[in-house]
Amino acid sequence: MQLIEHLDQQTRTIVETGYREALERPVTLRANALKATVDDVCRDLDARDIVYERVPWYDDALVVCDARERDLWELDIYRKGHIYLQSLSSMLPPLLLEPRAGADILDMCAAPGGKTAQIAALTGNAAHLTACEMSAPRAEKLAYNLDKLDAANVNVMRTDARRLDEFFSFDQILLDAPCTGTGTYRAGDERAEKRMTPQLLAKVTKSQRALLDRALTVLKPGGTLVYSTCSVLAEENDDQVRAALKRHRDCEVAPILLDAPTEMEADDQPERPRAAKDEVRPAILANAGSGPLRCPALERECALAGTLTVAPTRLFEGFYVAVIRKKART
Ligand SMILES: C[S@@+](CC[C@H](N)C(=O)[O-])C[C@H]1O[C@@H](n2cnc3c(N)ncnc32)[C@H](O)[C@@H]1O
Repeated sequence: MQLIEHLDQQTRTIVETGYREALERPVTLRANALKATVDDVCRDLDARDIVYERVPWYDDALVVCDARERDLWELDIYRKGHIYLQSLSSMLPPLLLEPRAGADILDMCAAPGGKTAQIAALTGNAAHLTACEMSAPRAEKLAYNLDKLDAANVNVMRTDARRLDEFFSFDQILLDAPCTGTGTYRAGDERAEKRMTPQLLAKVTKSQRALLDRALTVLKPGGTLVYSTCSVLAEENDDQVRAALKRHRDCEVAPILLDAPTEMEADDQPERPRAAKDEVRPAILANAGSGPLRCPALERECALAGTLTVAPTRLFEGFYVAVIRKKART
């Protein structure tokens, strides 16, 4: 695929291997805690002899081993919104946002709404959510999904988030940006390959830059932004974040840790007060860095420290997540 031709050989091999493995990617789902517990969902799948695996880093996530998407569409638990089909990678940004009850939260590019609904579920509908979507038909789909999944307390705005009034301000923001989608490619998909051109890359990077600027403007001091894409290209990921941090000197990367710190790590900087050390560890996903359902980080020398590029594999789409914090005013 043209857009990955400039990657270094090692990265390209990993990505191309992932594209082939993606042909065997199992369906994954999130139990919608607003309507059912994961145990309810497991009981239902058990009763239908549908085999699944639990995901050690997220209780509500299941990997379905022997059913296709269209098999699940037929189930009552799907029709009633007890489950939402969602890739494992795309469950990471809401988890890393660590949404808080009572917070004002903006989801800037929200349709079809999987992550908005996940944020609502993580807070038990107790956050004040604003979900923006520029495209009218996609905003309709977003509203439909939020209703189906019982996500309440969400103000859907059909608007271009690059033009959000600076009068708004939010404690937490998810910017799941429009992107080339190089992380979601599956080997042999000619239609996708035709779409993923340098022209598309130029268009989305321009939009990502403007969206990031607006996000960091409407983020409150002390607030957190999660920036994500389903691309593995640095131009859409680390390069964007690096450049945004240069334009917004009051913002910094809050490092993502996939494992809870070991005792040794926790004690490795005795001179730093405990609270300050915790402050740069906002996003711990215990068990995500090890075990059979380990989140496969794509390690690259040029990576911006503390950000996460997920390599495409059989289980995971290629994905990128960075957590950015705006420093509190002193
Ligand atoms: C990657 S998708 C978002 C997926 C969504 N977060 C989810 O989990 O279901 C990006 C979405 O952003 C929308 N979009 C693109 N540019 C936008 C803009 N400037 N303002 C608002 N929405 C935008 C697209 O129409 C698309 O629906």
